[in-house]
This record gives sequence, structure tokens and C-alpha cells, in this order.
Amino acid sequence: MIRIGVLALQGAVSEHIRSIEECGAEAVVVKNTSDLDLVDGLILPGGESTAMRKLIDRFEMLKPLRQFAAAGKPMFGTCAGLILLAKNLVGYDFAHIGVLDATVERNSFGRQVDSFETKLEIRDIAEDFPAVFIRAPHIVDVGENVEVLARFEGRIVMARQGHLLGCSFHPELTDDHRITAYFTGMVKETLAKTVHL
Ligand SMILES: NC(=O)CC[C@H](N)C(=O)O
Repeated sequence: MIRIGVLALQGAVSEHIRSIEECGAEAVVVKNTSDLDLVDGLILPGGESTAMRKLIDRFEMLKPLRQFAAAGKPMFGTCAGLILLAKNLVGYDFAHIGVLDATVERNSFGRQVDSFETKLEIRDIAEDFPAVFIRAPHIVDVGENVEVLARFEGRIVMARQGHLLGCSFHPELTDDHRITAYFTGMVKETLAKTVHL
């Protein structure tokens, strides 16, 4: 069985665990570098990116997370997790993990209290995905190797660059597991390639 980890330093962890299990994979709570060694793919959950970064530094996980991505292992950032993955952040002169070739702006959809749900058309995944946005970021711009998978009101809200996937919203907060299933498929494909090397 494939193993998918959820970075569990802060944020919406348990819902991702449930969704991974619904998709027939083993879910692993990742709290440190040795947990990271156990997994074939990693979900970076929503929450608060600044708080998550502090904890990543405290547990000395920044370099291991970058190495995980450099090794070609799939990573999926949702909301704050997307902010962690992005190479460029509007208004900041640094990135966190900094591997997804995209420029991301934080808190793009209104004030701090704002959250909403909408149906999204997502390329290759769904025509009507129930997407929950909570103080969500959006993708301002992407590099040429990045495929845009979904937009909301013209703004990019989901994108993929090879083994890296990111979205602005919280796919784990509904009972619709199609996005987690898609990521599970990415992990399976990567493993199949690795085994044949
Ligand atoms: N739901 C979320 O993950 C919100 C992200 C948060 N606003 C941040 O900038 O980190």
C-alpha cells in the first residue's frame, strides 16, 4: 500500500488523514524528519503559513522538505501549504520550501473573516468540485512548466508542476475525495516509475 504523509505541525491535519484513507492509501502523520522518510508523497495542509514555517524551522525540517521535493516525491500544498510550496510570495523577499514555480499572494479573497464555498471546474478532476476557501491565497503567475488546473473569477486557484500540486482551497473539508484521489494517483505513478529504474 502506498503511504501518504500529512505535515502535522499546525493546521487542518485530521481531515486530510481521513481523505487519504478514503482513497485507499495509508496515511502517516508527519511530525519530524524521520516520519518524512516513511512516506511516498506529502500533503502540506491549510492553516497559517507563518506559524507553520516557525515550526518547520524549530524541527529543522526545511532542508529535508526541499530534499523531498528535489527527489521527485510528490507534494500537495493546500491553502497555507500552497504558500509553503511557492517560489515567490507577493510582498515577501523570501520563500518557504520554494519549489513550485509560481507567485502566490496571501489572503486574496477579502478580509480575514471571509470564507466561502463554490463549485469549481478542475481540469482532469471534476466539473463541479465543492471548494472551500478560507482566507485563501491565489496564484498570481506561473512558470512555463506549470499547468493551470482551475480558476475562480479569473484567478488561478489550482496548478500542477510535474510532481508538485497546489490549490488555494481546502479539498479535505468536504466528502468529495476526487482531488485526494488525483494526488494519490500522482504518488502511484511516481512509485511505478521509481521501481522500473
Ligand atoms: N486556510 C488557510 O490555510 C489560510 C492561509 C493563511 N491565510 C496564510 O496566509 O497562511
